[in-house]
Amino acid sequence: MSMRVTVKDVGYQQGPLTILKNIEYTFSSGLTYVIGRNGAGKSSLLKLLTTGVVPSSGELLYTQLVKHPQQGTYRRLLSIEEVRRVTSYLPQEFTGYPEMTVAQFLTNAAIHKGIPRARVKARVEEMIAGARLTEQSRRKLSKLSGGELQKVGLVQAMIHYPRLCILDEPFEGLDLQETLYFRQQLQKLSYHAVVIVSTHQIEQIDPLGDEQVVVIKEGQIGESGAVQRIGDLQRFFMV
Ligand SMILES: Nc1ncnc2c1ncn2[C@@H]1O[C@H](COP(=O)(O)OP(=O)(O)OP(=O)(O)O)[C@@H](O)[C@H]1O
Repeated sequence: MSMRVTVKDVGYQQGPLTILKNIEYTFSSGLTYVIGRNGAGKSSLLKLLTTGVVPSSGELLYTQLVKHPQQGTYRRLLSIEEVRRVTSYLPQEFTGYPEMTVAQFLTNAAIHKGIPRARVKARVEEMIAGARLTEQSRRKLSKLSGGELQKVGLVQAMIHYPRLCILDEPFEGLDLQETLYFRQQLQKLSYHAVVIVSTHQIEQIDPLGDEQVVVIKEGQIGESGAVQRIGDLQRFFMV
């Protein structure tokens, strides 16, 4: 069930302020980085993609590839409810439930996100170990360091194999080894999912990777394409 998000001439205003305009792009299976300077509009675009906020103009269409024995293969338009069921989101300021422990929070997330009960414990343990959170698993979220909390946020966004995974600055606060681990996990997830990651840490994007890049500049898409084709990303941050 390959998913696709088509953004059609989307604009987003807050009062008199134009935050995004003429956004036209199709997000397909795979990992797409949304990059741009501070204030360019990355977070706003991600929030629109989560369906959490609605565009001021234009539309976002979410479709899924369906194989039908009689009608053949076609793209079916998903309802908002269907989209939300298969979407996960890591906001820029992730807090979770501060009074829950890491294990409680992730167990709760796994259950709510539809992992079959019998598989919840194993999946939570696997993710905690992979993220190197075993020592912190009985600690409350309110007692974690920024980087530890960020890892919990990342794990909750990936735990149920979402079809659409939207992450706002997910590598913030992580060390190099942790970044590499989560980047690899996101790459694996992206074989079967649309994974969209905003970042200003462009040095963490593999210049030889297969990922796509969308450059946001002053609320518009400046350039987009495969990382290898776009080449030096640093130039988008020069004056
Ligand atoms: N609710 C809002 N009301 C007014 N202005 C807003 C609102 N949300 C965002 N903005 C403004 O819109 C612009 C884009 O913000 P956004 O957070 O999308 O950018 P960003 O690229 O994610 O930036 P950063 O990397 O600093 O988080 C900024 O100038 C911001 O101040």
